[in-house]
Amino acid sequence: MSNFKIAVCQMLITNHKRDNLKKAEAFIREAAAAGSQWVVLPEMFNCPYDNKYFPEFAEAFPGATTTLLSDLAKELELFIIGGSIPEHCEDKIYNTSFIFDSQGRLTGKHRKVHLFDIDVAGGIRFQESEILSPGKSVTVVKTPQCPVGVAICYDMRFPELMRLMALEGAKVIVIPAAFNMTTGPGHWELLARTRALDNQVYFVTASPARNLEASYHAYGHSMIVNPWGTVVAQADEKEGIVYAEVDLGLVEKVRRELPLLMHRREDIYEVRKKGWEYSI
Ligand SMILES: O=C(O)CCC(=O)C(=O)O
Repeated sequence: MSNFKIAVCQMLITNHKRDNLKKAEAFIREAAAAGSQWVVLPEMFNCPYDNKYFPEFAEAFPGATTTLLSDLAKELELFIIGGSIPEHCEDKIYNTSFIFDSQGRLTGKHRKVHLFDIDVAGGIRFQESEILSPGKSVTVVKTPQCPVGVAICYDMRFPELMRLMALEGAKVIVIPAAFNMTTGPGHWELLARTRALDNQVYFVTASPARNLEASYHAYGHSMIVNPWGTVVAQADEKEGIVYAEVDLGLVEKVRRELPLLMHRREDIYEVRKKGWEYSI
């Protein structure tokens, strides 16, 4: 199959986990009813994006959030890239995306590799590493349609990680994310289009909707960019679902006509994976 429909759920996230899960369920059901085969949720979709909430909202696997996603994936026969949640494992908390196939099986997991520690004068200071631990995986998951690379938000700023996913076969890269009002306006679309072009993939970003009552104001603008670098669908800052048709024939066409991946000069430079852990 070379065409399939992807839905990106730009949810408004509140301080109440139960409400966030109900919202995710409603959006997933709506996306399924609209004929989507893949559904993507935003970064930290069950929890406000704020260090002070991560320990309280964190869950070990399996937990209420991942069980809900698994059950919905099975019932609706969908592939779900479950945004991310604070994951509790041993004595650590990770920012983790759990990925379920259409039989409800956990088929992949990505723990955010690059923690978001920035301090922009007059803008935003955020230090994920005060609470979260980093993952170590390059995550590429098989699906019936094509391999998909999954990474989280700040990870998309690192072209080496994105390139490794393309080299491992990803034709689509999905990024649950939550950019903000300091970096979002200038960097979000530019980065998504650049990564799509670099790697000749569909590049899919899923943000929460902007909640002005929250401490962190997400940029929104979830988008789907095709391998030619064209934005094929984009939200504004409000809640809603963005849909696009993914045409894998276009990935092949662009890679054939403009063979960037083949033209790499590995005799001069190399991007390679070093220490890493299995993603599930
Ligand atoms: O890179 C950015 O500007 C935003 C990153 C971010 O918000 C995150 O990693 O959660």
